[in-house]
Amino acid sequence: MYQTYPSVIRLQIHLPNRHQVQFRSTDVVNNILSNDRNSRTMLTEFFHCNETNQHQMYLYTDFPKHYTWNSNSRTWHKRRRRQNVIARMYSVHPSEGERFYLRMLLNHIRAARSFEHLMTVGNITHPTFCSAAEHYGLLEQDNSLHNCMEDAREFQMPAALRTLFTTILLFCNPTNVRELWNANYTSMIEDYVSSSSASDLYVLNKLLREIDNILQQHNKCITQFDLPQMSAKFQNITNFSILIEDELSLPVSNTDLISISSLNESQSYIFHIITAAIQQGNGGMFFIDGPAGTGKTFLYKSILAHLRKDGHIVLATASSGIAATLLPGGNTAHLRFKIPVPIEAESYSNISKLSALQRLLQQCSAILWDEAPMSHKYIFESVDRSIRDALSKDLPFGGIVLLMGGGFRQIPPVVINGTVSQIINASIVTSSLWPNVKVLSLTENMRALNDYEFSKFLLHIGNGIESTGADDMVRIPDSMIIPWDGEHSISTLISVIFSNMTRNITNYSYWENRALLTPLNEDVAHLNEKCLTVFPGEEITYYSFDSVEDDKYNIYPQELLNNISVSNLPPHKLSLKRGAPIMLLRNLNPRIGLCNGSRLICRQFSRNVIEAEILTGQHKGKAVFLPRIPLKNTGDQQMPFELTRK
Ligand SMILES: Nc1ncnc2c1ncn2[C@@H]1O[C@H](COP(=O)(O)OP(=O)(O)OP(=O)(O)O)[C@@H](O)[C@H]1O
Repeated sequence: MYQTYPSVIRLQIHLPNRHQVQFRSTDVVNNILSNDRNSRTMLTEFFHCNETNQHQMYLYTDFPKHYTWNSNSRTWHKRRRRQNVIARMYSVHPSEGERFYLRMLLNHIRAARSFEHLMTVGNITHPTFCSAAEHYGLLEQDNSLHNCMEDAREFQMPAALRTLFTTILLFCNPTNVRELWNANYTSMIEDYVSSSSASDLYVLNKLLREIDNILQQHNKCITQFDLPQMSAKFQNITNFSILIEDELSLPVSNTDLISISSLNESQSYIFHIITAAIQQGNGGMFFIDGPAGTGKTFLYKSILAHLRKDGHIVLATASSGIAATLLPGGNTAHLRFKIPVPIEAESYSNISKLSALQRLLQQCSAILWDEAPMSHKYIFESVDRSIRDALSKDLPFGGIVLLMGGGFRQIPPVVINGTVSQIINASIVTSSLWPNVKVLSLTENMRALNDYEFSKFLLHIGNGIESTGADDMVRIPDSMIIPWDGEHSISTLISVIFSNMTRNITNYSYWENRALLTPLNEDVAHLNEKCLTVFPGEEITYYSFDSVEDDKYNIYPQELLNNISVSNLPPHKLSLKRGAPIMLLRNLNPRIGLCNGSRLICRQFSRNVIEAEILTGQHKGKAVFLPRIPLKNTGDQQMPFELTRK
């Protein structure tokens, strides 16, 4: 290790007065104890230094970057030059109890001034490091799911509570479902009871049916959980007609109906082609090719409203959850058609004969599939095969009109570590179904009507005809750029995008219409931190609980797991403020607008649950609860273990 660069410094960690002291066998015990030097350790001197320099906000492990340890005087001295060093606390096994929790606190609390300071949360000094760590939210409570429901009950929103209960069933692996049910039943039915004079049995079945309805979207059903049985009458309704009932009861928006009269020429042409195909009843496959902003969603909504008003069932789906939330009654194609993951060339969707989904497809006039170019061709082929099979009709999509849409200039199918040719080969245009697809085009950018230069530039990029320089680089026009002039340019960027932020805290459309996008997690974290500092209000911090399965010998210390940043997991430390916008990273329930990419506004925080309000799409304004959910870093071949972050 001699001359290793950067040098690695081992930091002492010990409980109060439990540090090691060196002495000679001839030394007198009283002298050893009274010698001030013997009471000084790296840790106690770190506390001392923070006490005397209260502006410092270092973690123990950051400290050696700024201070150097003199083992003769047993004191820290400020470094004259900044040096790249790595500091690690000695590892401590969880079975060591208090020392393990002390280490956990030191890894999270900045500028600790004493052992007592570490044990103090708010105004309360806890008797143990364990209790302090628990109150800092660093330790998972034994009863966390019960506590989560209990926290949510305080808000008295039964509909959101029912969804939360289902989210817990689906994503949080509860061990005692019946106990959770019993504790929350009364709160979940509060609005049912007050809205009707229904009998207890009716109310019970209504709740079970609502929960089952959500579970079914995730290929689960109520009988898989330890819950009361639904009575046979209700079960039949659930099994056979619930999906049809659901579709037929979707509200038709007047605005979308009125929009039909303002469709532009190409939108109008497509509208008539599609509605005519449905009237004729001969099926057909169509693809609306439209670059971003050309009014595809506007057109879909008009078509959906027109057909649904006439009693047609049109299944609105999209390749991504976020696109699905923009469509009335939208769902992801994966959940709607029970598409298997991963998909293979010969896969079938799980649409069995005599199932509720098969009955729904029998009644269905059309399928709308937005962002189709993002999906692998195997997905379409498997849905096509399965619908033909389920309806016993050897016509594309069993004779149901399929209306796909999207832009080939946007995201292609994801092929992990795929070459360009593999990605192209995954596209729907190479599918055997594609020759039967009629392509309809939209070209006028309706979003940027007043910004011709921008829409032209965007289209040129998408079409690959914008001139390029060295390394195929495109030059972005100066009018769209905030020049890089050092770190403070980031603050300029934030103040330009979020100008007048404090005056617009409660203005929905302000938050809906602006965002900072960046491809790397690291930059996301950096920007989030900066934005949150500018955002008014008190900061709340949540820490994830990270674990590795079967790590009996604690090979992977907590701070290693906590510092892992991978693309599909949120960070270990999540700082939020009331009123701040957030983005969800999982498809929890696309039908109610909770999917990967949904944007929400934080409303209230409790230890185990966040209350938030959906910011965009069809479910804008809806209140929801977000519990802690265990997420795994599946599919990351770079890591030798599977990390679970809760
Ligand atoms: N015929 C129209 N009349 C008035 N406004 C329209 C019309 N068509 C589209 N718009 C408006 O133009 C904007 C862009 O439309 P829309 O979101 O439907 O485009 P898109 O093709 O779905 O975009 P993207 O691919 O980015 O999702 C929206 O604000 C929409 O309301």
